Amino acid sequence: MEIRIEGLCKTYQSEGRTVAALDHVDLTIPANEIFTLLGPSGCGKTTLLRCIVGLETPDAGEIRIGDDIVWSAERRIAVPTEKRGLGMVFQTYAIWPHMSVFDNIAYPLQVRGTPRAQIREKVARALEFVQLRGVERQPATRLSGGQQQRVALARALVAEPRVILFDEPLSNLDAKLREETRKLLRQFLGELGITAIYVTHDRVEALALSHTIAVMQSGRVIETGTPQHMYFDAQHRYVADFIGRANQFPAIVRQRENDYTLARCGLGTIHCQARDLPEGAEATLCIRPEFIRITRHEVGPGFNVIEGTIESMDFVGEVYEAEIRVNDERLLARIDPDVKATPGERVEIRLDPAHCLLLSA
Ligand SMILES: Nc1ncnc2c1ncn2[C@@H]1O[C@H](COP(=O)(O)OP(=O)(O)OP(=O)(O)O)[C@@H](O)[C@H]1O
Repeated sequence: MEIRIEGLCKTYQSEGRTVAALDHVDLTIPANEIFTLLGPSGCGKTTLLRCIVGLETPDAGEIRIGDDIVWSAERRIAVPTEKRGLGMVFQTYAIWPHMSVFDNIAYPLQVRGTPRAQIREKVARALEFVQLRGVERQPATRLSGGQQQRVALARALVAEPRVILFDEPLSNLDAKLREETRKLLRQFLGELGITAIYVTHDRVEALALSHTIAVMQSGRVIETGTPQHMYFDAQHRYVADFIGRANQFPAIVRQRENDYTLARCGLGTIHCQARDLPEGAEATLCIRPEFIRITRHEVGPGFNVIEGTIESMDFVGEVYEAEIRVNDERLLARIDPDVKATPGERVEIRLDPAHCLLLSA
């Protein structure tokens, strides 16, 4: 089910100030995708989710779910939450401690007055789906955090919603469980083929889970795209920075040269991925640490081969994180452990031109 949001605004009054939690948000959430709202605390993710669900009343704009307008300021439409056909999974599992796993999952069906035989069948299917068969008679609180979150997912699923919404559902789990549950969730949602809107401030979660990511800042959607687009080809400095670690330098755009756009910055004149920016424009050169390589003079003269001094090398597991000084700038690089380099050493490095991005300043 596609969701379309147009011109959505929501302000709050807080301590005498007006806060624009949503500032003219336009968004199309494609059917049957995992669509993630990503951004720092306070950027408006939860407010947007709550407006879609109907727990919050926007000031202006329109929300459509499939062909139905569920909220419109202009047309004075406000479909109540329970009629929007949505399921929700929250950060706190919101399961009832005094009920068994079965009763927790069955609850939305019981409320609707679904016949008991049908409830048993549907709950059994949901339990199977979230891989929790065999624990249905246990008190829900006896399960681990990850299992409790799967109970919450099963409860959302039995109601057969048109869209399922997640608000930071994994943030209470420890790192290992978070990763496992994330993988299961992706698998479940992929098999279900349901539209899912997922709110997180965790970029790794967003990259690993989503078909599409929308990055938000101060109540606005800054950029939308696939995880690969957002990581490798973001158009906005803010997005490139938020979605992963990036070296960023102020730069002035120079001429085009074959397949590249040249830019002058503190590192020198750098060949960058071609961008349609006028010569002389101010821009930001952005390069991720994994696209910087110590070459040891093996490549000969080529694009973007520059010299620098290693300032520090920190072993962080699979790679070293090196800080390299080039002129007055510092570059963060991820270096293979088999490349031997020591602090103080003068080295030759190459910046992969295909991954030198010029972002408009
Ligand atoms: N009920 C409220 N009253 C006043 N201000 C609010 C209210 N709800 C949200 N806000 C403000 O609106 C802005 C957006 O909040 P929102 O909770 O949507 O952000 P978020 O991106 O979900 O943040 P978090 O990740 O911390 O939940 C913030 O500045 C917040 O302080």
